[in-house]
Amino acid sequence: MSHAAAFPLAQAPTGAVAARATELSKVYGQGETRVTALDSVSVEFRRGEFTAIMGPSGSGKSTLMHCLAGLDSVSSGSARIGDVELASLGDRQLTRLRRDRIGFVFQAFNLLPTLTALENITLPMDIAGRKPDQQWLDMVVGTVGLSGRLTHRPSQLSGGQQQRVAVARALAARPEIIFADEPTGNLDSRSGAELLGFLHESVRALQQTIVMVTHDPVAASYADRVIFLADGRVVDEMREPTADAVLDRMKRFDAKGRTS
Ligand SMILES: Nc1ncnc2c1ncn2[C@@H]1O[C@H](COP(=O)(O)OP(=O)(O)OP(=O)(O)O)[C@@H](O)[C@H]1O
Repeated sequence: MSHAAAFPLAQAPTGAVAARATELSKVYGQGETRVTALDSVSVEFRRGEFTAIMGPSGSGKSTLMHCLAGLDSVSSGSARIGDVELASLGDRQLTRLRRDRIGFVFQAFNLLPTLTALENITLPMDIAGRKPDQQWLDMVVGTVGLSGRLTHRPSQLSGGQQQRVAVARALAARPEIIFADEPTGNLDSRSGAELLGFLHESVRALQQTIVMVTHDPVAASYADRVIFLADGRVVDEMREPTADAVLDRMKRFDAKGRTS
């Protein structure tokens, strides 16, 4: 069943740009400790698209995600969410934008230990003073397989279940874009596959927009496209990736040096 009709995402049409980096550079430190983590990166993430970001360790994947999500400042160039230039926002506006328009799934799940699974899932909406759409919430909770666990606290859940709470939390508020950093990093392969299948489905049927950093070619194969970074630059892009094709591309980084 398609959920698109029942749960239209109203914010912007599919195909509109959900996030964009334009000649974005990020430099950490100065003098001998200076590191150019991102070197004039230009890339777009369209609404209703699932993009994986891959590349060798230290290539700038997390930095790109953090700059686009307003968690880190840019040194030059621009990062936008929709039409909003993040550098033009003050701290409070930035906090509000992250709260209202962006969902996050990090490897450290950042669940609050004193709250139940359900309270963790609805926390961002509670803080924003928004009432969850019960029908939508039920669907998200059911799809991530948490229906019988909603009154449990994080310490009473397995790592995989905690990760699913974190994903449900990101999806429940129906943000314009979800940034996920190694969302399957702590899961066994079966739980990981379930989670990725769910993310894929939320993009296909619900026009959710997802940007996911991963090292795993199998995880990347669930995306619509893969962006490859090396030494802080976008060096390649692959549409309709397969795990084998992604693995082959990653091997070329190892075999021929980082920018091959
Ligand atoms: N806060 C920081 N201060 C100084 N240098 C940093 C900081 N954060 C990242 N870097 C450097 O910027 C570069 C890019 O780091 P980033 O974490 O974005 O890479 P990555 O591709 O996500 O790596 P990994 O796959 O290992 O997680 C690296 O050389 C890293 O050492």
